[in-house]
Amino acid sequence: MKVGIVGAGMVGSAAGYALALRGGASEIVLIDHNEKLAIAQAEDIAHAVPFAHACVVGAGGYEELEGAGVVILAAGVAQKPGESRLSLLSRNAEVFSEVIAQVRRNAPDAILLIASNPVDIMTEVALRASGLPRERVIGSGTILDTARFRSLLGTHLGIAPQSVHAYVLGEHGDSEVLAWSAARAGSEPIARFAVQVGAPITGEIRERIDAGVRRAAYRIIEGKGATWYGIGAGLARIVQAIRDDQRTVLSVSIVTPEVEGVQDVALSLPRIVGRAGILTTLMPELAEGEAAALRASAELLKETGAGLR
Ligand SMILES: NC(=O)C1=CN([C@@H]2O[C@H](COP(=O)(O)OP(=O)(O)OC[C@H]3O[C@@H](n4cnc5c(N)ncnc54)[C@H](O)[C@@H]3O)[C@@H](O)[C@H]2O)C=CC1
Ligand SMILES: CC(=O)C(=O)O
Repeated sequence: MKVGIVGAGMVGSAAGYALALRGGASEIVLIDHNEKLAIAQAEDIAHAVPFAHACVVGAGGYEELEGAGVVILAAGVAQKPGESRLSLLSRNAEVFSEVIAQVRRNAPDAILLIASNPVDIMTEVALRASGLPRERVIGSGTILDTARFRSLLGTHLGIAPQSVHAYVLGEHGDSEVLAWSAARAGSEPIARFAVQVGAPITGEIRERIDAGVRRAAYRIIEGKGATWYGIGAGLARIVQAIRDDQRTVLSVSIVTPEVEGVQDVALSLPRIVGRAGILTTLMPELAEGEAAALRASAELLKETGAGLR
């Protein structure tokens, strides 16, 4: 499958690199208004292909998107140290007003995969600008936060993160909700598993893991200016679920008819991802406090998005 990537900065190039290493695309096209950057990133990624899977990597104009099955949108500005994701909204909405029209003209059948922040509201912006059905405009949402949650839980429990089944819901941002009550390790509820391996989840551990997930972007941006490896791998994972019709359950964002009483809001829930995009949305059973936090997250996103309507 041909995959287009608009925005060849840190996130777009990391997604291209991860796709090349995973064998997630037969062709990758990078587009950026900085053409020299797109060409250089494509050339660099192409040099990894002989160590990975067959894939043609190139750069070009929007016309090169013809035939793409998925187009990743990673164009726009990123957070500076201390800045929140929501503060990027007006600048990136302006970028999308230009980019989406070009993508739709040249790749009318492509699923749009949104990475630019604030990713939930950018997903709503992309849905409105594209006129596509909601299941074909997918935000990476909390795929990255969920990976961070599984990784920290796995480290605490001394097991592989692949054996931890836990989701972060709601906004990809400060109001996100770690669904502790639905978390499992193996097939055991997480608290029971933790006791059995001698690593109980105390209030202090919970707070440390919550901050480790919720504040990860701020910490990494403080240290190296941006985040890219985690999200690059997450975007490649979503593309593969679509390309191979895997029907994988991933926490991603689409405009959702109703969440905790809030209508038509883009946020993350566990969703089944396959060739047609989002096939089904799952509503996990949540503890009372988690459901209230999810409602607050949905309300925040709804209000913030309303400023653009
Ligand atoms: N969804 C997630 O989990 C994550 C999202 N992000 C977001 O991804 C976005 C990109 O971040 P980075 O790659 O670090 O930024 P970057 O600054 O390295 O790359 C952005 C690229 O977009 C290009 N661009 C800007 N306007 C454009 C336009 N109109 N048309 C074509 N290209 C255009 C720029 O030339 C630049 O190369 C940011 O909004 C960032 O906040 C970053 C990390 C994780
Ligand atoms: C920057 C960002 O959204 C993240 O790393 O979570």
